[in-house]
Amino acid sequence: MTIPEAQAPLPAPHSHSEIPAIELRGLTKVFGNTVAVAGINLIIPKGSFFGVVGPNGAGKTTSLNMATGLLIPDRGTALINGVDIWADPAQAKPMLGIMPDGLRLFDRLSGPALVTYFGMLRGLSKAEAEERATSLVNVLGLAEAGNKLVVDYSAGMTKKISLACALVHNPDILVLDEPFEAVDPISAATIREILNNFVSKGGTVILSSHVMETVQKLCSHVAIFSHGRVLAAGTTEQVAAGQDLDTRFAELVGGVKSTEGLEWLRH
Ligand SMILES: Nc1ncnc2c1ncn2[C@@H]1O[C@H](COP(=O)(O)OP(=O)(O)OP(=O)(O)O)[C@@H](O)[C@H]1O
Repeated sequence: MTIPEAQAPLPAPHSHSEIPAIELRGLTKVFGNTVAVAGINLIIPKGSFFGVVGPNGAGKTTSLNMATGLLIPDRGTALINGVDIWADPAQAKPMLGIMPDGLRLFDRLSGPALVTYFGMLRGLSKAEAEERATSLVNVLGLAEAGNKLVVDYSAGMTKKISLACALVHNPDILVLDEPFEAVDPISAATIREILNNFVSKGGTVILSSHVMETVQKLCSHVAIFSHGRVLAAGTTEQVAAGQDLDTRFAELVGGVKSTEGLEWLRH
């Protein structure tokens, strides 16, 4: 399997010369015969609320995992505030708060104990980590779960406790893989508010989502992935090009598949 050449650089979605929160250069990953990520270039400006969208299997999770130091790229670099995460993980990783897809948590702990543990791993004192864990658990509506072990949490509760773990050390940049998946509408509104506040105070949020409406409402910037490539990236307004993001997405990646062949599926 030959590794594809890097895509031509996309125009930077920001006009000033500030170091981006995240910059991906020629990032590539091949699994067997599958080119999961085909040499992407992407700039995530500081202070942006950046949505990553694309069909199933487009390479979003693989790209985010390589960008955050979870999966070794075959080629290319990922810079976090200008620091190469694979060359200098000790400097780059503390700047990130990550909520990866299918994160394996130490799930034999209660929610508050897990968040406290993450805080201490990132250098907080026990007292400070506990205090922050308590406020995160309260705000995210997990206080009622008390000392229930995370292994016994529902899917939505697990998402929320992972988000608390990502936030506890007050990172510069949050990278969240489908943060709203399985989350109830009230909790989703709380998460939106937390993320909007985070961005309004100068933080950067990158999230992947399948819900175009959410991305269009929340995100200042967006990148559309398909078949391991970035088809479009820029401000949400630029990418949507005067249409609904949903319509633009279908235009770029292809429309709804015909259901021909499923005529037998009826009562
Ligand atoms: N560990 C792996 N081993 C083999 N193939 C993999 C592995 N991880 C991902 N892939 C493949 O790489 C491609 C990109 O997968 P990825 O999970 O990055 O897509 P995605 O855009 O996040 O999809 P989804 O929206 O369904 O979560 C897919 O074809 C997937 O089957």
